[in-house]
Amino acid sequence: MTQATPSADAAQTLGFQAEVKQLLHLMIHSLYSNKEIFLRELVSNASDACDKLRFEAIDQPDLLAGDTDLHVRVDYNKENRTITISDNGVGLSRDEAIANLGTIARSGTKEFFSKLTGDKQKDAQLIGQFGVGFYSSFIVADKVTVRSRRAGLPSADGVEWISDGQGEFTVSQIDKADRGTEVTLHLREDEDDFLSNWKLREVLRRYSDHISLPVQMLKEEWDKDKGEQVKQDEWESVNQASALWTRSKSEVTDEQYREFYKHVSHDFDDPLAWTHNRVEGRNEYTQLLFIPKRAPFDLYDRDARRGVNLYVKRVFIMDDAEQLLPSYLRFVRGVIDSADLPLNVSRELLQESRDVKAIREGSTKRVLSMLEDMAENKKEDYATFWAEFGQVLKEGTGEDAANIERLSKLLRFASTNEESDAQVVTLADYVSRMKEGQDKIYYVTADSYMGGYNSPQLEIFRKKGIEVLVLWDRVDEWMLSHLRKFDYKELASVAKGGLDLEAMADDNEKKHQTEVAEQFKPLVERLQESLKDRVKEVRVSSRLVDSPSCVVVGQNELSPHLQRMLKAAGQDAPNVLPVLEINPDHALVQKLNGVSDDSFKDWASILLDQALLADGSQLPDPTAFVKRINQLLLN
Ligand SMILES: Nc1ncnc2c1ncn2[C@@H]1O[C@H](COP(=O)(O)OP(=O)(O)OP(=O)(O)O)[C@@H](O)[C@H]1O
Repeated sequence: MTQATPSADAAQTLGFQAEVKQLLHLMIHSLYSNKEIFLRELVSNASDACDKLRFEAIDQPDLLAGDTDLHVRVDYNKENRTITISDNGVGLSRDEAIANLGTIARSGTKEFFSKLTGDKQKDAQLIGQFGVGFYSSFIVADKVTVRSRRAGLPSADGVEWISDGQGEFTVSQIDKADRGTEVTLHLREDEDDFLSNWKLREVLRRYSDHISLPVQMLKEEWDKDKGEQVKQDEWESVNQASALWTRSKSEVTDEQYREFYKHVSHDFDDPLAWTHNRVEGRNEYTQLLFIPKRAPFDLYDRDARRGVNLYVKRVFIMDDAEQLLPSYLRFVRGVIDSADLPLNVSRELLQESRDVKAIREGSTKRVLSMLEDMAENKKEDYATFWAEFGQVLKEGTGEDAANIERLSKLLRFASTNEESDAQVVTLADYVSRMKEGQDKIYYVTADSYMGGYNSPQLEIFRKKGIEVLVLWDRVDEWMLSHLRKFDYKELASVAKGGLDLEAMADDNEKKHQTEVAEQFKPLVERLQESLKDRVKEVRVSSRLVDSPSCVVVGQNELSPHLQRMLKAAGQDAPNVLPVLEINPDHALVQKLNGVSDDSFKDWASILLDQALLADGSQLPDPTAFVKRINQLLLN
C-alpha cells in the first residue's frame, strides 16, 4: 500500500495493493460478459457478514443490540443511477475497511498473478478460480461507496470508503446510525438495465436463492395515476431464506446446488459433483459436499484455505474447518452442519472431539462413494477429476489406511499397454491383463513418463508382452511405500531386486540363463573388482534385451529415483550403491570379454555410466565419461 495523504477533513487517501490494481483491471476487461455476478458477490459478502455477527454474538450477545432480525437488502435509485446492497451484519471498522477493501489477503497471490497470460478467456477462468469478491463491483460501477459500522462500536465510529477503482481509495469517519454495511454502486454509463425491480429480482433469484437469510427488496405496486410501478414502504423477501442444506433433496434444483457451491467455494465455475445427506443416529449432521471442476492455484500451498464450512444447528461457526475431512480430500468444498457439537466449539476443540472424528469418517466415506459413482457412471467427469486432483488423492494411500482398498480402486495409471502418458489404467484393468504365471503388478518409477517408458529395465517385459505401470509423479514413491498389494498381488518395481520371471520362462530360456551365468562368471568378477567402489555387485541380467547394462537396487532399498528426489528436496538420502546388471547377449559386453587390462577399466566405467544415465541419474564425473567415450571412438 502506498503512503497515506491525510486531507483537511481527516479523510485519508490510500493506494490499492499492486495486485488489487491488476485484479481490477483484468476483471473489468475479462468478466464483462458475466457482469451481473457483482450482485451475487456482494449479497454473498453481506450474508457472510451476518453469519459472522451471529457467531460472535454467541459469546457477546450485546453485539446484536436488540436487532436480531438479520437480513440483506437490495435497493436501486433511478435518478442517482445507483444500486445499494446493505446488511445488518458484523460491519467493518476503519482499520478493517482499509485492510479488507484495499488488499488481497491470500497466500500465493503474487504467484497467482504471475500465471496470468493476457489471453482474456483464459484469464477470466483463472480470475474466477481466484475469486473476485467485492472488487467485482467495478465491473458495472465507476464509483463505489461503502458505509459501514462495526457491531459494538458507537454510531460516531462509522467509516466511509470511496473509490473509483483506478488505484486509490479514500476513507473517512462518519456517523452511522445502524450497524452493518451499505455498498452503493454508482453505475457506469450503459448499465441502466440494472435499475429495474424486475431485473434485480431476476438476478437475485438466480444467484441468491440458496442464501439462508432473507434477501429483501422494496415491494412495488402499480400506480394508476403515474402509470408506473411505485416503491412501497414495505420490504419483502426475494429468496426462500432457508439454509439450502436443510431442505430435502427433492426441493432443491441442480441450479440451486450450483449457485450454493459458488457461494461457499468462491469458485466461478460449476462443481463437478456433489453429495447431500442427512446422517441420523448416534451422531447427527447434514453434509453437502462438492467436488470442484478445477484445482485451485494454491492446492499445494500449506497456508491455503482448505476444508469445509462448519455450522452447528444452522449457525455458522467457521469456514475452512480442515478437521472435518482428511488432508488428501482438501479440495472438497461445502457445508457440514452438526446437531451435536457445542456452539462455542473452537478449532482446538475440533481436533480432540469424538463427534468430529465420526463426522470426518462419515464424510470421507461419502466423498469416496461420490468418486466411485463418478468413476463408474461418468467416466469423462472422472478423467477431469483425476487430471486435477489425482495427485492429491494418491496422498490418501498413506494418510488413510482404513480406506486404502477403496482408494486403490480409484487410482489411475499410465501404462505400457496404452503407449501414452494418459493416466487411465486401473489396477483392476492391469490384473485382468496379467499373463499366465504372472503373480505381480509391475511398475517403473522415473522422473518423466518417457524416462520410465524407455527404461532398459522394461526391455524383458516388452519382449514377453507383460504390462508395466509407468509412474513419474512426485507423490508416487510415497504412495508405493504404502500401497503394497492390490487384489492379493504384490506391486513390484522393475528396478528392484532380482526379477523373478522364472515362472514365465520356458525350459530353453532357463537353460540358456544358467549356461550364460557360468560362462560370464570371470567377466563379472573382473567388473566387480574394477568397479568395487561404485557398485554393490555385478551380475548377469535376465531383464535386458537391447541395452548392454542397467542399474538396479535391492528389494528394500530406496530406488534411485527416490534418492534423487530426496536429495533435490535437501534431505539426507542414504548413499545406496547400485547393482550393475550386464546383458550377456549384447555385442558390447561380448567384446568386453576379450579386452586387455589397460582399457578394461575404461570400458567398465562406461558400462556403468551409461546405465546410470539411462536411469536418469547424474554422473559423478561427466567430463571423465566424455573423455573415455572419445578415447574409444578414436581407437
Ligand atoms: N458486507 C460486508 N460486511 C462486512 N465485511 C465485508 C463485507 N463485504 C466485504 N467485507 C470484508 O471484505 C473482505 C474482502 O471481501 P472480498 O469479497 O473481496 O473477499 P472474500 O469474500 O474474503 O473472498 P472472495 O474474494 O473469494 O470472495 C471480506 O473477507 C470481509 O472481511
